[in-house]
Amino acid sequence: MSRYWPGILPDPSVRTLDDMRYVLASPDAAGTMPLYFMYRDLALTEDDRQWLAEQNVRFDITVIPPGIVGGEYVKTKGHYHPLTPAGIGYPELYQVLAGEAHYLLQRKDLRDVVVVTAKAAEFVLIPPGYGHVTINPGVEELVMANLVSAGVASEYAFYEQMQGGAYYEMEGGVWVRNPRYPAVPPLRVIAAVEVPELGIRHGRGIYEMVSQREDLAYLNAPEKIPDDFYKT
Ligand SMILES: O=P(O)(O)OC[C@H]1O[C@](O)(CO)[C@@H](O)[C@@H]1O
Repeated sequence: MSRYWPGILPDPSVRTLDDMRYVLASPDAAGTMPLYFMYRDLALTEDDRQWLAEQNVRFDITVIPPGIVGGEYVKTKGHYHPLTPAGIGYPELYQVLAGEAHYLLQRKDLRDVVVVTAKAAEFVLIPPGYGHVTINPGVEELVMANLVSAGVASEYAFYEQMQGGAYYEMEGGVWVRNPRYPAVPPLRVIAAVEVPELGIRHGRGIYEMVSQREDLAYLNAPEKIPDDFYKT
């Protein structure tokens, strides 16, 4: 991890197989095996920490080792974000630091389900109103960082009730529709897109946005986000 984070690392929060039982394609997979690791609320300096607190923004790094669980690639549990006072879902900004990622995004009303593929140095903005699951479809460790409103409490209930997201990515890259969902649109698969208006350009470092004190207001005020950046 020191390759990706030169600062102090707290103990990670760990998701085990048991934590994931209600979101897996094969719910009988069970056990205490750790699946992924979340290093939350990181800052390189005390000044950065204070600035992040003033912006009401949190910086995390998540490590998802490669693997298959019950025929499915290892993935995060999946959650939605609550609404801001203006009634818009909180967004989130991810950057892949190493490995490759598939971000399975689904609108709360299920009118859109999209997979955004991203490789190292690419950014993925989780749009307001979309839940997200991150899948490691590769053979290498996936390391990713995120910036998100510090006020966001992740909402897991829908994913748990539905036994995961609208689709499962099975070994070999096969997408299988989750039969517990009502009719959902066909899966769109798109490559990670930049959002230059927000300073989101592939190749630059996500933590620069903190150290250079960039405008992250859109993470708490998503009405500032252009609303067509994922349109096909
Ligand atoms: O809470 P889940 O669904 O396990 O997802 C974990 C991810 O969500 C975050 O909490 C941020 O939304 C990250 O720390 C981590 O990448």
